[in-house]
Amino acid sequence: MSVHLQTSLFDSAEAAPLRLGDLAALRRTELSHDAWVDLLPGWLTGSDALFEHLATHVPWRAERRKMYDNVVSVPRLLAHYREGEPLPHPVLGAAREALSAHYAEELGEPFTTAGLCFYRDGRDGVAWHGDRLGRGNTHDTMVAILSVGEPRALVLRPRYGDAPQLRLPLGHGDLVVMGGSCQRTWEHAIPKTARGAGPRISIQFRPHNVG
Ligand SMILES: O=C(O)CCC(=O)C(=O)O
Ligand SMILES: [Fe+2]
Repeated sequence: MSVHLQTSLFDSAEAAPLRLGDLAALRRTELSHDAWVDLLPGWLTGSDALFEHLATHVPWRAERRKMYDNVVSVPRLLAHYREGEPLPHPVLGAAREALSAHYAEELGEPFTTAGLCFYRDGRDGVAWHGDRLGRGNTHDTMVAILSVGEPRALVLRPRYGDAPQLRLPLGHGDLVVMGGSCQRTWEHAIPKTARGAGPRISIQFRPHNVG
């Protein structure tokens, strides 16, 4: 598959090299129920080149799921890399290592798996959910998401109480980390949008048995 960004690396004579910034610049927003999000816009410099690489080289799967009596297409493309499986670009290995080192004390374990989602346009998205398939259902944990390509809004809302929603436009190398009780006390979504949206790929790093 070949998808081109509006600001493609081919527009500039010299593409910016891929470079990860310093995680010391992360800023935390505390949410209700001991949930939080850490944000670092532009963590990965030169991220458009990574978008192009992943769009082209990842073996994307189009999934279908049973919904009541129908089988419907999941509105995004997916790929998953288990613990120990080589990632589709070396900078993703470096990103995972940097995250594991930065959060070692607070998380108490490394990030091990990587899930990738490809939102081709505004018709793709993900509905409200928490990552509660594994320990996220019962324990505090973290999910770190690197976004490349055009920005899409990640929205968060509380499951309990009336704390205001959060809306984070993420793309072009931005990093967000959801932590504390976020997966069981808050929900997140990438809403579909009728306004034109360019392609975005998210890379989600999770610890062992968090899904
Ligand atoms: O694409 C994103 O940033 C969010 C993806 C997500 O929530 C998930 O795959 O669980
Ligand atoms: Fe999620």
